[in-house]
Amino acid sequence: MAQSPLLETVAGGRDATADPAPVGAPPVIRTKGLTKRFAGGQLAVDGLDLTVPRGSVFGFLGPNGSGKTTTIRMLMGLIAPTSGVATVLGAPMPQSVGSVLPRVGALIEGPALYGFLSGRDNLVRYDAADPTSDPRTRASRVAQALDRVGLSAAAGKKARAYSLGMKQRLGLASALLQPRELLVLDEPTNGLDPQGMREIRALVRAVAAEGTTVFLSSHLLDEIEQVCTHAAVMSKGRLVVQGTVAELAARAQGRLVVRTPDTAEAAAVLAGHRVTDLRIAEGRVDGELAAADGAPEGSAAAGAAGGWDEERLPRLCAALVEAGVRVRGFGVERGTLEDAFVALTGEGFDVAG
Ligand SMILES: Nc1ncnc2c1ncn2[C@@H]1O[C@H](COP(=O)(O)OP(=O)(O)OP(=O)(O)O)[C@@H](O)[C@H]1O
Repeated sequence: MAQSPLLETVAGGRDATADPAPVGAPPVIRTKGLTKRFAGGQLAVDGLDLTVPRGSVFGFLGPNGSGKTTTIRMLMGLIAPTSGVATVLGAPMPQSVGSVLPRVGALIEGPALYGFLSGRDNLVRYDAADPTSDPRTRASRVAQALDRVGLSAAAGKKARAYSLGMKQRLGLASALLQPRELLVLDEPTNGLDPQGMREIRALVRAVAAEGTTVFLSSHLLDEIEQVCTHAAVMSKGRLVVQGTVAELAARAQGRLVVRTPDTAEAAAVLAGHRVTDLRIAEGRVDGELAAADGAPEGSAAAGAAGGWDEERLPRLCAALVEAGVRVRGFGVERGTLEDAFVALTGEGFDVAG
């Protein structure tokens, strides 16, 4: 994916599989100074300026307690902000809940399901409670939504017999009973096994490919990288950064890892080749490929994301071998969310739970 400028406000980072939104299309979500202080004095969201481009799959990333759910609840008009403004689909929230929410599919804090009803009957009941839905098309829309999430075969089963992944998919089906301009999902893969996660992600991609903007919260960088075009990172109620995922990922990747019994020698060689932030552990040295070694300043090589070009890794490996380091493993390890977060904030990322 091409690099795009940080803090961009129009859909520029969308991948080639979907139509880009028109440049300059008004954002689907915009907040200015959005703040929530709870009655107990807890400042959950602090001066948030968020811009979600139309057509994006927007990842809202941050550790537990960073204010993601509180933000989503304000966006959906479930709670009022203490100060600041939020507009969703061009209208102020919470003042416009009546006109905005019918255009939004939302899955917040897990689906509310009746265990004694079948999956199908849960959707029928949910749809019947929506004053904007057409009862004449209900049965076909329910069937379509079940098909969409792969639950047609299990539609007659009681929801309490569903696995967590099936419940989550049923929740998504409820958000997809009508065409939506915006889908808001709070930690949609939380608690799912890898297969369940893959299914939800595939569904998110499919919905996005049809032109629905998707806003999803997560504490998993992997997830954001796999499905999102844009992301914002939250920490302690504040926005740390927002932009395209390509930009965010570039900050998180690029740690060189060398596995060797000769750690001190390896570290010395790497230090001589401008590998920085070296960390030595048992049988392993890793470091930041922050600046290209010997590449002229401003050259393509020096400017490559993460500071390394294609030739740099073979060069580093050869230098290690020439210095007599017994190289047992050599490569660039993808950064974790923690690396990204630490790089962005200088703080640790405490993912509880
Ligand atoms: N109703 C409430 N009253 C008081 N404090 C609250 C309330 N809801 C949330 N908080 C606090 O606000 C902060 C942000 O919580 P929030 O749930 O928005 O974070 P989050 O990023 O969604 O985390 P999680 O992934 O755990 O839901 C936390 O410190 C939380 O304890």
